[in-house]
Amino acid sequence: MELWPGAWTALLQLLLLLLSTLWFCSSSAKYFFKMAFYNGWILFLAILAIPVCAVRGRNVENMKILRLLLLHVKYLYGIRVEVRGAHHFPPTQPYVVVSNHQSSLDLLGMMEVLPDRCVPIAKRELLWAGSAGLACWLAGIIFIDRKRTGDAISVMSEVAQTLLTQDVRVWVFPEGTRNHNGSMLPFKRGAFHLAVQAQVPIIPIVMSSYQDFYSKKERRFTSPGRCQVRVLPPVSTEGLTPDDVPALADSVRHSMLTIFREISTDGLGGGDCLKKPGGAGEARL
Ligand SMILES: CCCCCCCCCCCCCC(=O)SCCNC(=O)CCNC(=O)[C@H](O)C(C)(C)COP(=O)(O)OP(=O)(O)OC[C@H]1O[C@@H](n2cnc3c(N)ncnc32)[C@H](O)[C@@H]1OP(=O)(O)O
Ligand SMILES: CCCCCCCC/C=C\CCCCCCCC(=O)OC[C@@H](O)COP(=O)(O)O
Repeated sequence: MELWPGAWTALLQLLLLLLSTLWFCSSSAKYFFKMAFYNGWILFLAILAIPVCAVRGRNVENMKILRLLLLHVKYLYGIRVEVRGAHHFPPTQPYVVVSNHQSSLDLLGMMEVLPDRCVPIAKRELLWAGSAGLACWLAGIIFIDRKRTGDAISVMSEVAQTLLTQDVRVWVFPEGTRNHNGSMLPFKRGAFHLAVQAQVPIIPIVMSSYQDFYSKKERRFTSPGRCQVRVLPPVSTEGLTPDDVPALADSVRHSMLTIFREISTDGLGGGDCLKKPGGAGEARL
């Protein structure tokens, strides 16, 4: 079909106008675009990471490379991540980190505080996420099959041995799945069994609610955003036995929920220290 000169340019301009109108009018369009870019960018970063990580093979030291590659992502989204309590990380020994899990955006807060030789425990499905899966495997991320409780538990028991023999730390999301509802799901007990078996401390980490700038349910993702990542004091498991696990899990969840409500600015739980300019939340301790 013959078009008059300049028709293609006009069509292109019209398309751009339509797209930009959609962009400005629809916050859902922004949400989808931002999330698609987030996943796409991670897949791209993983492509960069793979050859560098492959030199060492599957090795927890590769986690440093993933961390370095991901640290800038918060700037792309205008998210300010404030870390408090990082001095609570024991300097040398192994431990189990437990943290709340709201969204895949947790990766940003996680990378901000991730200690050396610390690997997350992830669902097996992540292995099949293309380049990201391979990068995770090369970085020593531990995969569990959530559909096979017995297998997941035996992987956790092996991890307990690895913690001690290879001086590594693990990061577990004890809710076991992402939780978008602005609170915390009941905790699964794997992380606590693991810490008790290895007799290592638990380091609870709380990331404040994203509701101010991000909501999957409302398809909303605005800038700027703020998130506080609070590292709580270590909880000792010395002398505890498997019988103590339920009480241990409950008490850790209780203290995390209290802090979550305190530091979240979404109106659900206070967060006054973050709201006041120059308040305690401004400081990076
Ligand atoms: C640049 C590229 C970058 C790419 C990105 C990089 C970063 C990627 C970051 C990725 C981040 C990804 C993040 C993610 O992917 S999050 C999703 C995956 N993570 C998890 O699910 C971790 C949390 N889950 C658990 O801890 C569960 O308990 C497990 C999975 C272990 C079992 O769950 P399941 O639902 O099947 O069973 P259950 O919990 O009802 O337990 C059944 C019973 O067994 C008991 N029990 C449990 N454990 C042990 C044990 N060790 N020894 C002895 N007993 C144990 C337990 O107390 C219970 O008994 P009782 O208490 O009822 O009597
Ligand atoms: C050739 C195959 C291409 C596959 C493309 C897959 C697209 C995925 C793109 C990028 C991967 C980003 C990795 C981000 C990791 C975020 C970790 C995360 O949040 O996992 C969720 C898990 O905690 C709980 O899962 P559920 O809430 O139970 O569900």
